Amino acid sequence: MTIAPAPAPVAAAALRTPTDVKRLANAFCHAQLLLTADELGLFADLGSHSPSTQEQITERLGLDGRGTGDFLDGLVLLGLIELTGDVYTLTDVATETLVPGTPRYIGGFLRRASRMLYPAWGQLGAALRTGQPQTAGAGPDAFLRMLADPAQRSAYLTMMDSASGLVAPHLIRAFPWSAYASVLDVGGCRGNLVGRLLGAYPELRGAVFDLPPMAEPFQEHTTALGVAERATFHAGDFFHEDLPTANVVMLGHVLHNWSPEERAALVTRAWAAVAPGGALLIYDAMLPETPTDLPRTLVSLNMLLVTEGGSEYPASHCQAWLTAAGCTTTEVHALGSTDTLVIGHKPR
Ligand SMILES: C[S@@+](CC[C@H](N)C(=O)[O-])C[C@H]1O[C@@H](n2cnc3c(N)ncnc32)[C@H](O)[C@@H]1O
Repeated sequence: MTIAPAPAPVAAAALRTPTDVKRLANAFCHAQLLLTADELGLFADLGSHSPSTQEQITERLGLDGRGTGDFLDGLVLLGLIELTGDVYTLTDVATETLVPGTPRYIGGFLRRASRMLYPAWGQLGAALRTGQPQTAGAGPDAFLRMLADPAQRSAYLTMMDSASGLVAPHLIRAFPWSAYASVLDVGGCRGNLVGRLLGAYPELRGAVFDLPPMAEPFQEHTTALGVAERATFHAGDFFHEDLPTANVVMLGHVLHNWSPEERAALVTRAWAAVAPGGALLIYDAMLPETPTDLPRTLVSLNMLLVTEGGSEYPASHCQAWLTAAGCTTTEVHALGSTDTLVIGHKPR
């Protein structure tokens, strides 16, 4: 077994003075400047009307005008927009990630942070006292209920595309895909990741196993990505129905939604679907063995707040579930800075 090298610590800035602690207490203000600018449509607006004066922005966004100057100054100081003379433009990173329609757009993340996570974090104490999620949609059949509501479904699909779009370039590089004929993405949503893999590997065939309401978005999305002819959708419940066999089976951003017992069961089911000579690829924002990565610790607390039994977990736990399923050879790799990939190889 390969054990992942200890990652460099990713922590908040060192706290030394009372002012540092006060700044930390108000850190939510930084997030709200970004999330509110997105909700108001500022980044989309400046993406197509740049440069603009404060008066032009106030008018186009339908704002009152009171507070707009401070709001824009705050965004300048956060590095999201720039002020030159009396006109505002987007910074490079904002242009790249916050303007709808750009390849690295993360609007789905922002909507989830603003509408779901921000209110839920206000209930962190309740979650810690009760062990219960703090979002309206959590609980049994949470995914099915969310997918039945068109507005929630659309927001969820965009958010998942943001997540898999960030992982895709790393995953494409991290594994020798050309040595394999087929891939099955278990919980693969509307096929964004499979679509990107098929785009990079013209010989590869791909499939997604997901809940029945995902069938239509899958057809639409894989058609839009130009890979529909090599992509198949299998509808079902991955806890109760057998998974179709493939050379490579993936479980990405899936295990963290479930309790440790459910994760072990899913790994066993996914391992059974791997063809001889194939591999099972599992990725999540896995936790380092010692608490050295604040962003991943926060992702794990997100799972406390939005799921019944979920959390992030160390790669060693994932390797143990693979071993229990019958896998004897595992590898651990970093997948960019945000995710860890565990690979289990099946002998021929
Ligand atoms: C967090 S998303 C992961 C999406 C994608 N794999 C990624 O990396 O971004 C979890 C996916 O699991 C699917 N899912 C949840 N419960 C399921 C079940 N019981 N059977 C099949 N799919 C399920 C959801 O519909 C959703 O697409």
